[in-house]
Amino acid sequence: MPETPAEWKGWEEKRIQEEIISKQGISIRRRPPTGPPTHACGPFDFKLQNEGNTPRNILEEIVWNTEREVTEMKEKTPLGALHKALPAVDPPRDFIGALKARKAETGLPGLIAEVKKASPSKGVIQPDFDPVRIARGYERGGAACLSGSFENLKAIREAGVQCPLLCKEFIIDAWQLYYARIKGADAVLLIAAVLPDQDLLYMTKITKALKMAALVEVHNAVEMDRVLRLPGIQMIGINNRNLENFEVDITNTESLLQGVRSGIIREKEILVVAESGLSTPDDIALVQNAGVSAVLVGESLVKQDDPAAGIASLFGKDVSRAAQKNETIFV
Ligand SMILES: O=P(O)(O)OC[C@@H](O)[C@@H](O)c1c[nH]c2ccccc12
Repeated sequence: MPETPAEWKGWEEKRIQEEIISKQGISIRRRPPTGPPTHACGPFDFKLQNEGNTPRNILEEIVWNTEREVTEMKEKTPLGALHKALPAVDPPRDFIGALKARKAETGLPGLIAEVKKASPSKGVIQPDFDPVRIARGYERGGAACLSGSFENLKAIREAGVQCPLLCKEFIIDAWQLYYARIKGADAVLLIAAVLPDQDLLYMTKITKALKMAALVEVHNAVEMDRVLRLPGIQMIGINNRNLENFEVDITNTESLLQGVRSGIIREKEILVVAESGLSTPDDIALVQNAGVSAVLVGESLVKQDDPAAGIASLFGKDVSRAAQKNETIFV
């Protein structure tokens, strides 16, 4: 128990914070991977392996590692340096506009195609990984937008790819939003399972100030209802993958769009994106009928050697811009 007034104050603040987090259904604790201090015990120091310093699930482990990485990155490139670099970066592209435009052209959900070599659940998916080759293939195949990590975004943009880019990193600190923009991001992913309402609000504001779009990701009803209550949300991603155990259920999209929620979404003109586990035209039809305007697809595309052909088999038809042009000529 706390003893001094300062300890009491810290204890009280932590308790309030924990209460907010549990009310919002957030199961991720923000604690550095070093855990609690070591205990002095005779000639040895030891760390207790307990609830406090052992991550309880995969997402928590990722977030703890991210905290450490971000601390290091911030030391190397402080916020002031990012601010200075901002004016030299190409202005952001219209991420939401590109998704809507592709949907209007093809009659199918706009595609955000993910450039990734590996996933936390499956390990390496594409051993012959060349982010620029894959990004060019996606663009040729008809993707509206692309998604990738900090490392890949810059290379993709510098190679002349035109599609708007989503930064798909675990964002836990506003510093990462500036860094994403410097790397050429036009949109960022904000995960409701990691960020309490206050952080979501603050980060969506900064994202807007940087003229980027925010894809706010939810994976259960509690998170969906939290996000629907927040002002200023333009795009929601429904993840079919449970980030605590990585199980995929593509009917999650449909379940979370039932009842009053679809009315609120329509009223607020929120664009909904179905994420994860999609690989066939039937999967696409399922989420489209549930009401989504866009899909975020990684693994099923990236594991194929020809990414453009992968997109055609995902949708069951050629959705490339070239095919679209031909159709208009022949109509
Ligand atoms: O590779 P898939 O099953 O098509 O999924 C893509 C994307 O939805 C997934 O990578 C993703 C979306 N949000 C996340 C958060 C953490 C880890 C992974 C994700």
